[in-house]
Amino acid sequence: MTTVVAQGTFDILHPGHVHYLEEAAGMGDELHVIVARRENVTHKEQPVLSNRQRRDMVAALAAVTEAHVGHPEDFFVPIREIDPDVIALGYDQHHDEEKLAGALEEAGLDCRVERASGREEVHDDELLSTGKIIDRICRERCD
Ligand SMILES: Cc1cc2nc3c(=O)[nH]c(=O)nc-3n(C[C@H](O)[C@H](O)[C@H](O)COP(=O)(O)O)c2cc1C
Ligand SMILES: Nc1ncnc2c1ncn2[C@@H]1O[C@H](COP(=O)(O)OP(=O)(O)OP(=O)(O)O)[C@@H](O)[C@H]1O
Repeated sequence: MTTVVAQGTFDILHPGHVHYLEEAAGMGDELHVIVARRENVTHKEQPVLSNRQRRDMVAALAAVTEAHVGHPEDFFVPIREIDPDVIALGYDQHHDEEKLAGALEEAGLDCRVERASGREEVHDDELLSTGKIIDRICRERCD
């Protein structure tokens, strides 16, 4: 049984998220997703939707075995609980693969790190980013 972990913010789901989670699920038998806590999203605008709502929407996707709200401080707490064989990083995530692999090894966790691919725009007018969806809402629905 190969357990995979994916993680991210997942604020307003779109086909790019589905692509990432389906690819991550294909790396093993079970996919657990750690949803970042709002206060830990510091590299961009904080999510509009609550921790719980984002977790519940991710959990509803067919590729996902279980979704978890992340730990407030120590990112290795959920990792130790889930005990994955693979951590799948998203195509544009800022985490360094080698640094993460080194930190896992130091923590005594036997887990490899993979990088998922990005989804190209397949259909006309696809918005494959939560930020772009919010920008369009602001442009078209707000004064
Ligand atoms: C292995 C790993 C474990 C993580 N665990 C948590 C966690 O427990 N709690 C949390 O708030 N964020 C956690 N994160 C951070 C976020 O999921 C994510 O890296 C970031 O904040 C948002 O990424 P995004 O912009 O791609 O959505 C973890 C990240 C990694 C790589
Ligand atoms: N177009 C895409 N193709 C593949 N993976 C994606 C795509 N968009 C997001 N992801 C992945 O989904 C996970 C969660 O991403 P995140 O919640 O940051 O979405 P986002 O739409 O990129 O957000 P924002 O637009 O606010 O930066 C990350 O691992 C990210 O790499």
